[in-house]
Amino acid sequence: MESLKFTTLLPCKSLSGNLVRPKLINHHDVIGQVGLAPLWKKRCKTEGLRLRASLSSKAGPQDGAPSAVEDQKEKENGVLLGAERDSSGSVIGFNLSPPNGHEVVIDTEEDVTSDRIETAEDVGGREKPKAKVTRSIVFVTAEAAPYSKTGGLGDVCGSLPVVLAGRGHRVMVVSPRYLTGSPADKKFSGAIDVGHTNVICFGGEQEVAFFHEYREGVDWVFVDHPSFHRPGNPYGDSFGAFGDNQFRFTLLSHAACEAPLVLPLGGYTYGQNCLFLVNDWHAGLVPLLLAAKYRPHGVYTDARSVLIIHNLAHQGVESAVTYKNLGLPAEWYGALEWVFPEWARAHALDRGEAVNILKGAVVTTDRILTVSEGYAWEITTVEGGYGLNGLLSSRKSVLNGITNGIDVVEWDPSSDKHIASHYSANDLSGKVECKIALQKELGLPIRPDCPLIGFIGRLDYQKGIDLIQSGIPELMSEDVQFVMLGSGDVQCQDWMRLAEATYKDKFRGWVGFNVPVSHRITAGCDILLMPSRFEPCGLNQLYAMRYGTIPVVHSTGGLRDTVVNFNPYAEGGGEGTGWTFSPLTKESMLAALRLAIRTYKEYKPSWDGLMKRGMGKDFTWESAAIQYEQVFEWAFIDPPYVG
Ligand SMILES: Nc1ncnc2c1ncn2[C@@H]1O[C@H](COP(=O)(O)OP(=O)(O)O[C@H]2O[C@H](CO)[C@@H](O)[C@H](O)[C@H]2O)[C@@H](O)[C@H]1O
Repeated sequence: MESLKFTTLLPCKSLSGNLVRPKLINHHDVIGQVGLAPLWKKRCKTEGLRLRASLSSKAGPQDGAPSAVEDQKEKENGVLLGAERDSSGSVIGFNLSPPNGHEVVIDTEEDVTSDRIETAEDVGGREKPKAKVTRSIVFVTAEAAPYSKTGGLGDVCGSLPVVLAGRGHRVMVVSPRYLTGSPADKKFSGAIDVGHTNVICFGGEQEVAFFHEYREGVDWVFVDHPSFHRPGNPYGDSFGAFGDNQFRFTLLSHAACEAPLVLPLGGYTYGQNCLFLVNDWHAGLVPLLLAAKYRPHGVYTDARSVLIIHNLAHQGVESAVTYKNLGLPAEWYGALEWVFPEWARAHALDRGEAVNILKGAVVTTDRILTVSEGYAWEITTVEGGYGLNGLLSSRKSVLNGITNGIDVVEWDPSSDKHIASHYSANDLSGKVECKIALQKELGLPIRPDCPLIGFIGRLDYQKGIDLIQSGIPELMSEDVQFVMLGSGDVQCQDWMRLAEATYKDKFRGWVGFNVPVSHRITAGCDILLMPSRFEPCGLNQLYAMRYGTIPVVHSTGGLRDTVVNFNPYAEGGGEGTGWTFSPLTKESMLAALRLAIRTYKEYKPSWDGLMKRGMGKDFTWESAAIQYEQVFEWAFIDPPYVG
């Protein structure tokens, strides 16, 4: 394959993303070939789209050594400082809290693939609203439900593509083909091998294969490589985050850039004039590759990218020496350059130099979206910006927030196959049956009148688990029951087991990741507690409202945007859909919970009003999709980022 040789002017970016100086580069060997499309097409023609049973065993580097700063922890001003690794294994430099501990293996015993109902038929004769302008859209994501999911990213990338396809767009979702050796692998059984290609990174050619399934109007494309085949969740296992996550997600980004050029899905490639939706840091190399690898060669000159930030706390930060592995020209180092503050460095000689993939994406993407308006503002502040606030502020003109929708087919109390009894806003009688069934399942005393409070989510710092822990002794002195479903921090899991033993008749902790149980808790509880420290959008409060379960949430990010605080004195018998509390303290959380408990017990008409208002809200993706389309149009009005 011919290696391209050229000389061009490329810019260099400062930490803030501003242009520093143009550099003369000569990178004939740096990025290798661009656009494997012609060769691929030739291959498809001559060989047909053959199914391949085996893959090249060119695996990437094995678990890399942790950066020198990782182990450094020092006490300063009473705060535990030190570089932390996020759940995907990258260093988070600006988080002053202690590390979260280990990841746990996802435990999805029950099949979630079959949960999916084909909606195309559901809408049957009804006319579906279509987009005014339709595009070729390529989602790039580490998770897409039901194939892979550890949280809200999987939900969004499993449902928004279907809605956009329904509106007339051509939609491809590119994510890894995770095989864990568990029954969950059968989720990928509908995807067939449609060929393979080589991408250049980590010191050579890496062979990846593409698997494809066309479902619900969407081309689901799975990138296959041995590094995606191992037990655990997409980011780690019970021993912690995988050490080669930078390699695995570099592969994903490179492969995703090739997919629209090389895969003749349904007979035609998506081509160059497409729109990449880049989800979180795992896909963050995509806008960099467009700008640094493809556009200088006249490829993807009309494509655009939109970076969607689901969680700014995870940025894909690794030691600076890893830059050479990313498959980018040396001259683009400045776009990813990241320097830790002195306090976060390991020793006097440590210069704190790192590469930050999300930062590079923020610099080079055409537009930036977050998953709520509140969070779009928060990430431009020192408190919520995780060190990127300055850069994000400088890109405010292309930064928007759109509140997530939910999959209203999967999450529908009138048809949910996981719950004991169906119900709706018009007939709520099934809800108490769900509660009784949940109490039975959990071995709690069966008490339909006792307020049942639930929590569902990752057991980590973001979700405010520490607040629950400190509030539980007081809460357990009330006449309530409490159930927690979660996985993550090992100490939290142990604490849940201990709390269950201590409050036998009142508390249940379900350790693990279990989608059907999450549905049953959402339906069976009266109150859903979300004391999140920050919450870009949050989906559980939306699911809760749809199921007549009243959210009690910290007033932050998307929680503040979506939950309206209850006002019993408003005309017409009250208004609001839940309780929002602030500041984030045990006292204000307990005060909000006590208000909710009292309202549940003593003011049934108010409670019914809260339930019905929540259930009547429109959380469908349709309205969000229209806003997304507006952002797509803005992305195409401006010229693409070329550096
Ligand atoms: N143990 C368990 N068993 C079964 N299901 C479990 C579970 N733990 C969590 N889940 C499920 O995972 C999803 C969590 O979604 P969230 O949006 O609340 O948070 P997350 O932080 O993962 O997402 C990030 O991305 C999303 C999407 O943009 C943002 O809404 C959010 O604020 C941001 O932090 C929900 O579907 C929930 O039911």
